Amino acid sequence: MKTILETKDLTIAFGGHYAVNNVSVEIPKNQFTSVIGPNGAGKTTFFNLISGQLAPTKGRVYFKGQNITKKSSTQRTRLGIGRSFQITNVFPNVTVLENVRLAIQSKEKVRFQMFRHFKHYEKFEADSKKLLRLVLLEDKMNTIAANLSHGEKRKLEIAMLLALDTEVLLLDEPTAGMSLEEVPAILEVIEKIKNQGNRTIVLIEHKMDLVLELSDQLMVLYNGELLAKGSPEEIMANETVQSAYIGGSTNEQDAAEVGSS
Ligand SMILES: Nc1ncnc2c1ncn2[C@@H]1O[C@H](COP(=O)(O)OP(=O)(O)OP(=O)(O)O)[C@@H](O)[C@H]1O
Repeated sequence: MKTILETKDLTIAFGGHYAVNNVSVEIPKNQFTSVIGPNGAGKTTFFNLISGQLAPTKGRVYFKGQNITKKSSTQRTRLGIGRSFQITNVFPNVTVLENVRLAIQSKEKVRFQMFRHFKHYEKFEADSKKLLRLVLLEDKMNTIAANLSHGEKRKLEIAMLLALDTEVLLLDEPTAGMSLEEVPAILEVIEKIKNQGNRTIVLIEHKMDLVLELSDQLMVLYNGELLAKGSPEEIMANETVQSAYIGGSTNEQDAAEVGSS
């Protein structure tokens, strides 16, 4: 299987604390990889190192074989690595449709004059509607973004990320802050994107049971280190992983969540 993203000995220390420590992984192209681990395991820091928000103390990041360790986050987005929070700049006072259209426009780098051309406008609008259908937000396209529920805002965020048309989607806990009723809809959206088969999805999730079925592979971080990597079956059968989550976790919620699906 072709590797699209790779980390080698990726390490970052804050003071004396290693938040990510010697993590070497290969992320296969067009596959669904979940990064799981208890609170404070280093998941978000790992994402920050891949997307360029943080520079590593040691180690490298490769995209399609190219060493991108020194590239800025903007350069990485242009290369094809999109991260959900980079576009949380949802404009609250315009409609859902307008938000997606503006995101498409920013990708196309269309100048104002060109944008005024009706044919362009129509194409952007049609593409925006297609994305809103994919994220199950079509019925809210004329709603002012500020009036969306939290779950709907996360869907809009995903639509805007898709509008950038990046090959890799880094999704940082897309279910965070959602009510229980909102979770299935966002998972359905993510599954639909996965089933299109043309994107590499890397998703951080704290609750292992939410992503087991969706994932082609899982990587487990614990105390900044890569504890295990493998298929959902391999991870479920891995005793070290189970004890890290259940036995070793200081967070009672973690223990309750594992296997609760
Ligand atoms: N900028 C920073 N300065 C100092 N320490 C940091 C910084 N960012 C993260 N850390 C520490 O690094 C460790 C890993 O944090 P990180 O947020 O990556 O974990 P996580 O697995 O994403 O946790 P959660 O599931 O709670 O979001 C934690 O101990 C955290 O306190």
